[in-house]
Amino acid sequence: MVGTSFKPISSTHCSNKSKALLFKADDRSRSREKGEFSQSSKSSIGQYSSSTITSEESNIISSSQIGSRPHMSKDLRWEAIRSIRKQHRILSLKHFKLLKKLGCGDIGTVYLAELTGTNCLFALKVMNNEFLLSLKKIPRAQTEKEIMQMLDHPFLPTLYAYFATEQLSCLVMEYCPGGDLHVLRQKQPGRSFSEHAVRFYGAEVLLALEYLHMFGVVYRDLKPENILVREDGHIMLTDFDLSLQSDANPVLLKSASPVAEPGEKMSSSCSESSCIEPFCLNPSFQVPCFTPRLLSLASKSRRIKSDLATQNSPLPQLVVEPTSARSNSFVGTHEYLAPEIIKGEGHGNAVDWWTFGIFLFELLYGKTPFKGSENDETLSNVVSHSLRFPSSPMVSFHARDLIRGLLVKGPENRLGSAKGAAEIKQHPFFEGLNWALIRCTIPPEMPTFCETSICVPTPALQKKDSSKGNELQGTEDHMEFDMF
Ligand SMILES: Nc1ncnc2c1ncn2[C@@H]1O[C@H](COP(=O)(O)OP(=O)(O)OP(=O)(O)O)[C@@H](O)[C@H]1O
Repeated sequence: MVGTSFKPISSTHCSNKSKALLFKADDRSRSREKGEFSQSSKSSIGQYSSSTITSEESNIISSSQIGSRPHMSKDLRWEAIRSIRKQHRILSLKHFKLLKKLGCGDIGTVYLAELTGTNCLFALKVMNNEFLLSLKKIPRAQTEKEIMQMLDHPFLPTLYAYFATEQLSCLVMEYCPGGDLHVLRQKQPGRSFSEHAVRFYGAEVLLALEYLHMFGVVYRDLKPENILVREDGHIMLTDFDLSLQSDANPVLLKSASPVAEPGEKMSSSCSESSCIEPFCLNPSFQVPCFTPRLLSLASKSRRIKSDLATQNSPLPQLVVEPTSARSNSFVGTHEYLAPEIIKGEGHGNAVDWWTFGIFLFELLYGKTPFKGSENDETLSNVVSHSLRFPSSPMVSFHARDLIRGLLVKGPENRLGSAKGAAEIKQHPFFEGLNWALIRCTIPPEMPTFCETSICVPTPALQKKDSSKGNELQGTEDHMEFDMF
């Protein structure tokens, strides 16, 4: 490994130019330009604190939060982190050995890192506070951290820890070794996926988006580059710094009992009999798999559930997703931007259904539908060009019909905008798909390149000799990394 020392990550290490070079060099990702210009006095990334991230607020995700991640509760990485914390009181950068630079984003650099002496691998996102502050990117970093702290879903990353010093802020995340869907698409014959594969990846992404929406999060940056492939071939949706956190309330569409009226605001649920999502009120399908931390909603939900259990009436129909969330910010990636974002009309969660349409189109055809020769042309095409499907490859009617429904220019008429993901799940393209068990189905492809071993912490979690190899050197106040 080439060992070029550099000081804590600075703007020069993350400039667009160096980023582009970096991506070109390792061919891991494509650099698509992003827009992020606030068009209103309101923040582009929703609610956040503008305060600097300091060591005071730093710490690892608390054990109570750990306990609320049922799907990862057997994960040895938690134990490894807990053990280091027990020994050293706090977890910090010096406990990690940086093995490889995975990439550099707008707000930080991500490394493959081993928790020293544990064989446990993590993706470590390191952000320079001064750089964030000078480019007004602290809100983005804050949003990403806040959203990641809430997540407990098989298709979303686990945040194991967060810590910060005066100079650096670090997210310790689940590492995903299989590359991203953009790179994987390039390897397909004709550079496009089969419909079978698109159905699989599309369904997993849809579940991840639905889950985010239930937390009031509008993702806003869907593209193949942000979908990583896990060791087992299932997906992980990453990158939440452009997301919008909203406080929109769930809405009751259809009453289950004479008491509740249509349009009445109440706690969340959905009407799908096979729904495995949080707050699902169907007593026979309640799967305690995901437990979002919206406790007041959860307890209300439990109350309603028991009320329902005593009735033998049809289930209520609720929309738990923030269909009323609004933002006026110009965020996203040009080819993926929804018309309402480009026109600055204000947008809500329907932008995720637009991007979902572009995403399915790109996976199936190997290109996006409105791309122009310049970014401006792309934007103008999105707003004014009608959707056209290439004649090859051959794509089924159902797939095209779904994309057509998603790529409706007016968000109010777009598939998903009224009832959220449930509407999209019911489309014939997904017919016969077992949503509840998709995480157990065999993925269309297993990653060929797999660097990880299963995380097995050594019994004593001993610290290795840091004088060898490409270890992270120094104390936290003066950190140097090896550049690859
Ligand atoms: N958990 C992870 N496992 C493996 N690779 C990851 C992980 N998280 C990020 N990466 C990789 O690290 C690189 C940088 O990621 P990062 O999220 O910082 O930037 P980005 O995707 O370019 O987005 P943005 O600029 O909006 O932050 C990307 O190439 C990404 O694929």
